[in-house]
Amino acid sequence: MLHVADLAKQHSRASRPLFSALGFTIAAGEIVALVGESGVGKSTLLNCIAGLETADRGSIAIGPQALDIVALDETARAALRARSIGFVFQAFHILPTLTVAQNIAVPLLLCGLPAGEHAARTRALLERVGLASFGPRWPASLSGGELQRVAIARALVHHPALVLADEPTGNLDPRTAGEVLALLLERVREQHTSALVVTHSQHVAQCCDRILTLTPDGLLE
Ligand SMILES: Nc1ncnc2c1ncn2[C@@H]1O[C@H](COP(=O)(O)OP(=O)(O)OP(=O)(O)O)[C@@H](O)[C@H]1O
Repeated sequence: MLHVADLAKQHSRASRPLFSALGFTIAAGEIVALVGESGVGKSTLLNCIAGLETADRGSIAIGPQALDIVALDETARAALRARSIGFVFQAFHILPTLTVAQNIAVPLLLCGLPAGEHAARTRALLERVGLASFGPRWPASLSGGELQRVAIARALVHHPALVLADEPTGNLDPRTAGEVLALLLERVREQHTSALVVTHSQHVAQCCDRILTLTPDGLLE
């Protein structure tokens, strides 16, 4: 679950707020697209939800315990992010010096799951994204579509309450993009996770359960 209320943000040298009094809720298992013109503040909103940027006002409650990431200190914010959020980025962000399996296990390390459970969890997610035999391989030997499947596995391996995806298919050819999007939506629904997907693609937006449009005047449903 994600519940955003009365959220405001202005960058330090900007002449006006990017947004003020934003509010919306994403239920568990619901996938919401966030669209809007370039520069309107979508990535900033995503960063505020992830606790990577601080909002000026408002609250962002995440997960079944509805912990407000705005109100937490840096350490607690990092812990909530590690435990409750999975990320999928356009540029994959897969670490080249770790194997595929080690990349997928990173969130398990960060949220402190006992090491003995990492291999089974990682194997299960690799199977769910159709890459069962890919664990020992190096990222450099994978295609863009395969790398984004790895990113999806990594985003979900710790069973987060929320997945944040920023242009998850932006770097892929249309056919691969369709396959990767379908996989992301299937896996998110299967785990009953909430998801917010930033996209410029009408097609991606229409595959989600709901579309939020960020405008300079606020959010439109
Ligand atoms: N740290 C910062 N300091 C000052 N201004 C910033 C900062 N980060 C972003 N901005 C500005 O805030 C505005 C919103 O940026 P943001 O990246 O959130 O937009 P966006 O909607 O995600 O755009 P795009 O669709 O092009 O990725 C832009 O004008 C950007 O230049």
